[in-house]
Amino acid sequence: MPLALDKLLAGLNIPAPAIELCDIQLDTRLLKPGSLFLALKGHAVDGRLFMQQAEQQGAAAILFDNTDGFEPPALNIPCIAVSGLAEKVSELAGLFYETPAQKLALVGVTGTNGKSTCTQLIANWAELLGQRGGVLGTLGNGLFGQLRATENTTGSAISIQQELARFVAENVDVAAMEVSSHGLVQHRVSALQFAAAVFTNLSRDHLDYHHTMEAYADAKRQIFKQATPEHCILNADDATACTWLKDMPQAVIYAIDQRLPNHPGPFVYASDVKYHPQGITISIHSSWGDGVLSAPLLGKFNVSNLLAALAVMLVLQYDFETLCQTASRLQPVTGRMECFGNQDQPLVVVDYAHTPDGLEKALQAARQHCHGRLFCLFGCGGDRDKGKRPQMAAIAEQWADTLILTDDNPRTEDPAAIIADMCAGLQKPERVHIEHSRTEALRLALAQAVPGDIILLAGKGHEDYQIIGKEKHHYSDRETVMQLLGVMP
Ligand SMILES: CC(=O)N[C@H]1[C@@H](OP(=O)(O)OP(=O)(O)OC[C@H]2O[C@@H](n3ccc(=O)[nH]c3=O)[C@H](O)[C@@H]2O)O[C@H](CO)[C@@H](O)[C@@H]1O[C@H](C)C(=O)N[C@@H](C)C(=O)N[C@H](CCC(=O)O)C(=O)O
Ligand SMILES: Nc1ncnc2c1ncn2[C@@H]1O[C@H](COP(=O)(O)OP(=O)(O)OP(=O)(O)O)[C@@H](O)[C@H]1O
Ligand SMILES: N[C@H](CCC[C@H](N)C(=O)O)C(=O)O
Ligand SMILES: [Mg+2]
Repeated sequence: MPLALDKLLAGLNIPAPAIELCDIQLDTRLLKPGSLFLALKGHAVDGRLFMQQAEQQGAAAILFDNTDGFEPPALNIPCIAVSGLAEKVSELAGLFYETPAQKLALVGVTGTNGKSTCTQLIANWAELLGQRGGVLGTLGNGLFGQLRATENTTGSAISIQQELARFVAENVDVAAMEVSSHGLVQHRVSALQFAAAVFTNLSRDHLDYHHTMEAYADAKRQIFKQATPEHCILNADDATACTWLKDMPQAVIYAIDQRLPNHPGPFVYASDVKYHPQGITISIHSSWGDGVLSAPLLGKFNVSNLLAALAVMLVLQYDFETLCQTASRLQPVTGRMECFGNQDQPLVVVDYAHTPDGLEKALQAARQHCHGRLFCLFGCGGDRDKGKRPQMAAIAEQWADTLILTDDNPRTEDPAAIIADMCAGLQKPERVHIEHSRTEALRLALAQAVPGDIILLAGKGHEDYQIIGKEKHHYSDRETVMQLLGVMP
């Protein structure tokens, strides 16, 4: 770096003048003098309408998409038409940043649920094995444990290459990235050479964008088709994955309590799963060997996430025995079934479940580990879907022994009215405790709970605020739990 325009476009067989470029940008709001501006038609606005503005801001040159016959304005800097430009941004940015994906082991994880968890587990495991692990995803981008917040789960085609180049400079060995369905259909990862690509599962989500489940599934499947990954890893417990596997005999599969005798490719199977208060213990039967591993994670869905991460580490050629031994030192993901408390205390679990389905899964997961009473403490957000309030209360009443309703970002609504909406879903409203302050609600639960009990604190996860009216007040379930228990996570 810096790379001249002619060299950059030579890769696409497009002749261009030798102009030095300081960077590449999709957005005039990020443009610097000397940038190459890529003008694309977007979902909300047509980026080609900003070409004049880009020139005024000092852009060195512009590439614009002319697939639809767009006529550019007359400008005094080079403006080069590129058909299908959106599909080429990943490749162009890759060339500009010297194909960073090839200088580390890049792992892409897609699926409706489990992306953040799997990517964090992969980077965490790499660190435990003395390597450097990086993460790109919902909780941020950066070295494991040092994430910088991001707007999207999957960044733009340019920012991904830029982040990967940063990882290369930081000597990252394994970069685990969440790949959203939006990212796939918008070609944000199209030129990335994945060492391994994982599909976790498919369930209803994002239909506002994809319209049908078929289109949503096709979007996810692109991860295996765009730039063919070296290793494809699929969850054989997922019905959609099973339909794809018929055409993917070489794929690595993982599954819990079932075997797919007709699949010829490598496998990682879990059996004899034990759910105990500190986590899970699993027997592994795999193409790389058999063994037992324990991890401080809760719930069946985390067994699945752990298998996905294990399969990734195995295809990256990390040693099976060492992986089994180090699993016990993996960390739960911030605010996702995250456990607090020592053996003389009740276990407090902080989770981000904030939908009826999510809450039910989290309660089921907690129940699998609970030898005593299960407490559930949660609220519903104000100025958000009111229909879920009675449903979530009904689910919590069904699964928990003791239910405490509290506030969760009431925003501009009356907190008492939100709780009244929730109570409408209860069979026995007289049995529920209502305590608007989350801190006091947790104090109430802790006063009743004994070691062996589990208190599930749902809805806020990693959030560090409580929104009251239009104001954000600092509040964190994680900090409150640690303070009241007097422990570290
Ligand atoms: C609807 C959608 O997905 N939009 C994404 C898309 O933007 P776009 O290209 O359509 O942008 P646009 O706003 O129409 O603008 C068109 C062009 O004009 C440019 N522009 C615009 C304004 C200006 O002043 N100057 C300028 O140059 C823009 O940079 C853009 O190149 O491409 C951008 C770059 O990659 C994304 O940041 C942007 O994500 C928006 C912010 C978004 O909210 N996306 C969500 C739906 C999303 O992607 N979610 C997924 C999944 C999350 C999950 O699983 O829950 C994610 O990966 O985050
Ligand atoms: N493999 C899984 N299957 C089903 N549910 C899961 C799985 N893993 C996690 N979950 C549930 O989904 C929630 C979100 O998990 P996670 O953040 O790992 O998913 P994600 O795919 O990154 O989601 P997002 O779309 O928000 O990026 C967790 O709080 C948990 O309750
Ligand atoms: N980020 C999502 C989920 C937040 C969950 C819960 N904490 C709430 O505020 O409803 C939202 O704002 O809808
Ligand atoms: Mg995520």
